[in-house]
Amino acid sequence: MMTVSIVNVTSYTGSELLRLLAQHPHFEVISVTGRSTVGKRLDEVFPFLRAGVPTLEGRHPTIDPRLVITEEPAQTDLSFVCLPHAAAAEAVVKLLQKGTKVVDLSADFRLRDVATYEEWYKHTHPAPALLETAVYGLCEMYREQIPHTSLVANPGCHTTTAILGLSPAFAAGIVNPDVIIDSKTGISGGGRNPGPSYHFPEADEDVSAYGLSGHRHMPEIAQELVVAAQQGDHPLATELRITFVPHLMPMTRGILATCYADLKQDENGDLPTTAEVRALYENYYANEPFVHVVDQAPHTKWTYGSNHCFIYPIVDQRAKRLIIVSCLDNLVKGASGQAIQNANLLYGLPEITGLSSLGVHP
Ligand SMILES: NC(=O)C1=CN([C@@H]2O[C@H](COP(=O)(O)OP(=O)(O)OC[C@H]3O[C@@H](n4cnc5c(N)ncnc54)[C@H](OP(=O)(O)O)[C@@H]3O)[C@@H](O)[C@H]2O)C=CC1
Ligand SMILES: CC(=O)N[C@@H](CCC(=O)OP(=O)(O)O)C(=O)O
Repeated sequence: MMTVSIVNVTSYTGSELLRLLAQHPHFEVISVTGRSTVGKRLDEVFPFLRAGVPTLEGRHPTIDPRLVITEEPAQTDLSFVCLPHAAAAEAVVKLLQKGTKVVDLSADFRLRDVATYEEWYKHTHPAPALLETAVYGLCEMYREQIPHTSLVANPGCHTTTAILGLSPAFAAGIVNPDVIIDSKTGISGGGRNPGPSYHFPEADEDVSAYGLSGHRHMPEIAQELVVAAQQGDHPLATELRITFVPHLMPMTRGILATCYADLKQDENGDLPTTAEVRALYENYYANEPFVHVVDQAPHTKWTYGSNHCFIYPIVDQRAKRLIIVSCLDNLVKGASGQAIQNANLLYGLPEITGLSSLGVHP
């Protein structure tokens, strides 16, 4: 058993970690922190925990619903940090000083270039020296490096969806470095603190685009597509252009990104067929437990509550474009499930440990 703390358990990603870790055989949650909820028991703040956390005979329970929320985390082997950016970095520094391994769910250590971080996040980075040691926690790309770090920068939700969808095409060098990503998100992506646009009467039966003047996930997507192209031995010859537009949808969970990229023609002016591109994608993800290349446009509902991502590539021969539809649950593969996948790698456990749920249907 490894001991675990969840810093800012009262966030959506924190409560999702509780739900998922209740099924985990090796991580025991012994410490949870909050801000306005300090002194309360977990099951007071999250009444769904009043059901208790039943376990099979002989199996140690990994969460005690009566655990009291504290201001600071206790000493543990591992910590999941679920704070907003900037506050997260400060907590991470203290945890690393105590020898705790950290999976940080915020954006603080995802961008490798401090100037890019400060441009997009509009504040001075609280711990720039750690950017060198942090490993970007997209397991499908960095599973060799993750076990050797103490700080995993868990990727963003829109970002994971888009990178998983586009990286096989960039690695194979079949598209030009000019992409449009139309990404739709459920409202839990905005977190637990209500704002006017997330309020039920305004968000229900409504769809809206946001971040049109530039969203902070764009540089994160760009950073990793450049790496995917390099890993596939097709480094980009020109600067990558990305138009990324997120949309708020009247659903609780889910991200669906439709990505459009110009296909390169071969020396005869021909484009790859859909069958060829699908074979390339299937090969790229052949050994991935959580990424599935499918033969029809996927639905976010397929992923609800699970750590799975579904990807559908199709060639638009008329427009000479590759269209890729990619979807996942923002709170699972887009956040807490991916965080557990990373933690499994940190401790040499099979990546799927504790993450075997299928999506909820219907
Ligand atoms: N939601 C999502 O789908 C995803 C979120 N993330 C990232 O994960 C992290 C957590 O996000 P999420 O779960 O949405 O968080 P939430 O917005 O749900 O967190 C809300 C909680 O955070 C507490 N809080 C807010 N600011 C602070 C602060 N400065 N210090 C301490 N506590 C604070 C509030 O406590 P109080 O009650 O005291 O006000 C409240 O309980 C963020 O960095 C986010 O960007 C990443 C991927 C997906
Ligand atoms: C609906 C909504 O507002 N979603 C957030 C993304 C969720 C999130 O917090 O992701 P990161 O940690 O990767 O920034 C947004 O678009 O900014």
